[in-house]
Amino acid sequence: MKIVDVKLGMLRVPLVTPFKTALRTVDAVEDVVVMLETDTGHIGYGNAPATAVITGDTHGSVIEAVRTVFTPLLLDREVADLNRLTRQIQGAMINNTSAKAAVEIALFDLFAQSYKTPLYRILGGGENSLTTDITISVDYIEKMVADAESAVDRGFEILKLKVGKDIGLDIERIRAVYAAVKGRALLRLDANQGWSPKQAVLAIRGLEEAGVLLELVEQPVKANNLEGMRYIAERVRTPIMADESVFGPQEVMKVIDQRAADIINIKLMKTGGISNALKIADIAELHDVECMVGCMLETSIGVSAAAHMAAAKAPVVSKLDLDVPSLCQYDPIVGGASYKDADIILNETPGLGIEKIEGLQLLA
Ligand SMILES: C[C@H](N)C(=O)N[C@@H](CCC(=O)O)C(=O)O
Ligand SMILES: [Mg+2]
Repeated sequence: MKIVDVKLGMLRVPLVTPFKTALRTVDAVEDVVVMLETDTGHIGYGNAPATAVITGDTHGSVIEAVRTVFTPLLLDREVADLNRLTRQIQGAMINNTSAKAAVEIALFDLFAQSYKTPLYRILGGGENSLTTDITISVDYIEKMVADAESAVDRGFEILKLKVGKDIGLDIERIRAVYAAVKGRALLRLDANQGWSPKQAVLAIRGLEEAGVLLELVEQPVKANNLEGMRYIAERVRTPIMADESVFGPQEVMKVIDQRAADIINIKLMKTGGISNALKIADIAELHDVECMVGCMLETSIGVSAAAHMAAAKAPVVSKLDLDVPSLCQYDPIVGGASYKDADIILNETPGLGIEKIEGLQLLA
């Protein structure tokens, strides 16, 4: 199976409610979609969102990278040469992790299709049924409480509260949501780098002393402040998770070495795709460090690729934050994994199992 064409498209899906974090507010998912076509008539799909505040990637940078760097590298190449291809994709340019991820996801999709096997089975197998949390955007307190209650009514048992805008108000937000859903849902927090190390310790200790049980706190301080992450991790009982602080395997080794976090959030858009995500899970497993598999605000192409990878890497991947299909007004991807509130069922069809994409705007 040889790659004979690389096509690009744009896909936009409106959200049910605006997605608000300490870093940005958006009201739709908008991705560059990569399609790798083969001489056998197969298509491998990948996607890349423009999460410039985290990865530095924009739609323009993704399109340019795919066109000028990855397309020449992929054309006329055998899909069966997967490992050599992924090494070349990773080495062809620095950064640009979302573009690399889109291309790698499409390539792994084709690789699994070439064996007529679902992606998670090609990656080593596992359970085809997974459970995700859902994100509650940072907002005024009554809205967060209402969103949390409606998520619990939909069956979500883990809520990821976005905080990091204002520490005083954040504590009120957390206490209010905790009181509203106590005993019905577990809370994890994501400050998206919005706190200082001292603020984080005071806030988390205060919540611990007040009996507010938190599963974990994700990325409390700036991505590059590993000392700050360690400062917090050493002073609180609640586990601290690194998200923006870790992109590839090198950063994971540094975080583990410096004891800067208890848990690692693996996202394909940070790792540059599946090959590095697998390495990170293996490194973490060797060091007895748990992982979560998360996603950016991206379409279910990438979310599904992450879910397949997560299934194959259980139990070191013990947590999921793959909620975007539940945040969207509809899913334009036909075929593939299915999403129903907290439940994700992986496809048993080859690769990612994508049959078609509705509303895709092909780029010339
Ligand atoms: C969508 C997911 N639940 C999430 O919160 N992901 C990121 C932020 C993604 C974005 O801004 O697109 C995270 O920080 O964990
Ligand atoms: Mg995060």
